[in-house]
Amino acid sequence: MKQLTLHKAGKKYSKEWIFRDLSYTFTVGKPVAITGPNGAGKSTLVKAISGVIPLNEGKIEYDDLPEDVWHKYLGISAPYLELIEEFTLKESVDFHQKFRPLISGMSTLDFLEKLNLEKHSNKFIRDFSSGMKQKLKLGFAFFSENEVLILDEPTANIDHKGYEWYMEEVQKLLPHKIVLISSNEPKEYTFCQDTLSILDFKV
Ligand SMILES: Nc1ncnc2c1ncn2[C@@H]1O[C@H](COP(=O)(O)OP(=O)(O)OP(=O)(O)O)[C@@H](O)[C@H]1O
Repeated sequence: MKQLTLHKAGKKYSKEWIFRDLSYTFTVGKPVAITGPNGAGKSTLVKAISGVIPLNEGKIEYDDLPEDVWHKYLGISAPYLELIEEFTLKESVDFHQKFRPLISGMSTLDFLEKLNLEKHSNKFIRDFSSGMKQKLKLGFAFFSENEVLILDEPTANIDHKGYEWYMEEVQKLLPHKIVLISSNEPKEYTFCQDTLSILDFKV
């Protein structure tokens, strides 16, 4: 997939437009930071781009792919995506692979080692710290087959070592994917030369 395009996109809740008349093209190799203060509409925009919520105006195009296959191209890490608390880590990774394969040649053990979580493979997700959960969400997005990476608040809850891991891994993927980072924390998108500020698309 080469391009993801918004044409005059608009989303409102009751009478309030969260964004309107938003036209933008995201391309492979040009990561974009979606910025704006708390409540501006960053998550609303990435949910619309992910096909999770509908637009009120305009349209979104993933090359010329039909909407019902978009999800196959997406890797998403976001605060509102829940992990299954009743699974152990290993069960979680096995379950994930039933609908989304890990990148070619990566085994479950390789995945756990890549996240430095192999010691915790039999621990229940409900007993994970918030930083461990965040790392697992990022890992699923980074190391699964996908072409569009949407990262909403990617380094929330993770420590300095986790941040360095994030920066190293995400930058390896930039040349190959369409990458969107929704954030109000500049250090998590230092590699983005382009910024889409939601406040520019208020009515
Ligand atoms: N389901 C909903 N129904 C009504 N209003 C909503 C809904 N979801 C979000 N909103 C409103 O849309 C606006 C944008 O919220 P959103 O979560 O997209 O902001 P954000 O920029 O991601 O904020 P933050 O930086 O705090 O995560 C807020 O005013 C929020 O209350």
